[in-house]
Amino acid sequence: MSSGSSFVIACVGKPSAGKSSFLNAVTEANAKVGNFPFTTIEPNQGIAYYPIDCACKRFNKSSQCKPRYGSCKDGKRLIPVRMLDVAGLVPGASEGRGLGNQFLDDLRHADALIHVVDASGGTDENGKETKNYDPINDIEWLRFEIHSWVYNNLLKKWPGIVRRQVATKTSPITVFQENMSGYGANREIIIRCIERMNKAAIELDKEGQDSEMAIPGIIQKGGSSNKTNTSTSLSSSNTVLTNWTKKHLHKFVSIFLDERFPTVVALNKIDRSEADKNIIKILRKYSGSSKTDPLDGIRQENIVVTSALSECFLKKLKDQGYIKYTAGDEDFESHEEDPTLKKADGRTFDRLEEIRDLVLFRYGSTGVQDVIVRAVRALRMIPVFPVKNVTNFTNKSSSGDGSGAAFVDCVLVREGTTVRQVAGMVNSILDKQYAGAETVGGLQLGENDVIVPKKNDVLSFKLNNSSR
Ligand SMILES: Nc1nc2c(ncn2[C@@H]2O[C@H](COP(=O)(O)OP(=O)(O)OP(=O)(O)O)[C@@H](O)[C@H]2O)c(=O)[nH]1
Repeated sequence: MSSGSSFVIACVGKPSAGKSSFLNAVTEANAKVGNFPFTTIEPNQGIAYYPIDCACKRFNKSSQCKPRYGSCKDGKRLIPVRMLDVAGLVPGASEGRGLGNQFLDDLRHADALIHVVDASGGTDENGKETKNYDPINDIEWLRFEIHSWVYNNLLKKWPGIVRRQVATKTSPITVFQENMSGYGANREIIIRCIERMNKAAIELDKEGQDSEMAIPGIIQKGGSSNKTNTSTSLSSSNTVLTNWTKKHLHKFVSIFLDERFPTVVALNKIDRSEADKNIIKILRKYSGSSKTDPLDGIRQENIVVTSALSECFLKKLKDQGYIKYTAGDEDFESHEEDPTLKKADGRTFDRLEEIRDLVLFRYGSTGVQDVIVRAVRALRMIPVFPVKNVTNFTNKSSSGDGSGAAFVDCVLVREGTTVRQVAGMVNSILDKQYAGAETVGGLQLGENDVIVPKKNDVLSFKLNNSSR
């Protein structure tokens, strides 16, 4: 049975923003094969952990909870997630500058992005040391590069796409699926984009068409007059793509990027005093960004302040036995609080106190774990616990004495996933021989029932021809 997650979170950022430090802070350098469900880990990949409230706590089974992958302590379960380090982001990436093409190509493997930004303003757009650089530039510029990459490719192909669609009357879903699959987009993403685009088109229609925004090579149905009231909503007709202008393409690409690459911004280097004013400015700028307007692509809830370097330091001192500390904590214990810990020398002690004052007391944590949490949430993932026995939560089909390992498996699935879809993700035998499912209390589940946390997220499947 698989366990963990199949998605990838990519870490991006200009040189010297703190990307490597961030990855070191969140990933397990010594993660052993077997601790996570991924068969191969490439050199530019790492494993981070997503913390959840495990179902074991709810059912008083914490002492028996034995995750196949990751770990669980007192109901706090850590689920392995795959991280990807994507290098080569410099201005002009979409035009192939630097490692631009490689960078954009690598993005295809990512499901969500973490954009590490130097919030102290101490590095320019190329990562060179400077003073008073405005980090808002970096946030906007990443969106701009990715947007330009997708938009320019689509614009180039557009006349051909439209001609073919008019000739074949292919549905917009198929058209976009064919043309956006190169960016790793699946059918579900395209359907969500089209639903959102239909709403956006109503607004664009109200503005009327602007001949300057017409796409060369397309003869518009409504003629070439400046203002027409032809509908551009994709629900109205199959051939409506002829009426799309550059404005429509930009809007579609913005929506697409919002769905395809949900992004969390890590405002890094908050331990440096210069970061304060920039953080206030950035939070103010994005405070009004709503869930439905994808134009900026950044939502306030997806901006997190971090100090990757502080987390690396705390992690190292913990490993060396100087402090007690768990990622995400608002404080640590040192020799002064617990004499069984090693006593730090003067310099180390001062550095620890500095981290306490500048980062932990001021911001509540180093922020790095919160970034992982928000990235998984941005992907709208929820945990599901498939067990063989919904009475004792073990993987033994017979009731036995219930003393075995409980809640061995946990998968993260997208909100809206049905019981039947979970069966397909668990393993191929179950997918072929699915014969039903039940949850706690023997409650039978329908195959189209949607997974709801704490309601039917602990479930057992029945198989044809054999029992599970
Ligand atoms: N003060 C402070 N410095 C940091 C922080 N995170 C990283 N740095 C420093 O910033 C510099 C660049 O950090 P890296 O992690 O190497 O940055 P990078 O983005 O991986 O850089 P490239 O490898 O060039 O792409 C190093 O000197 C780090 O020690 C932080 O939270 N606070």
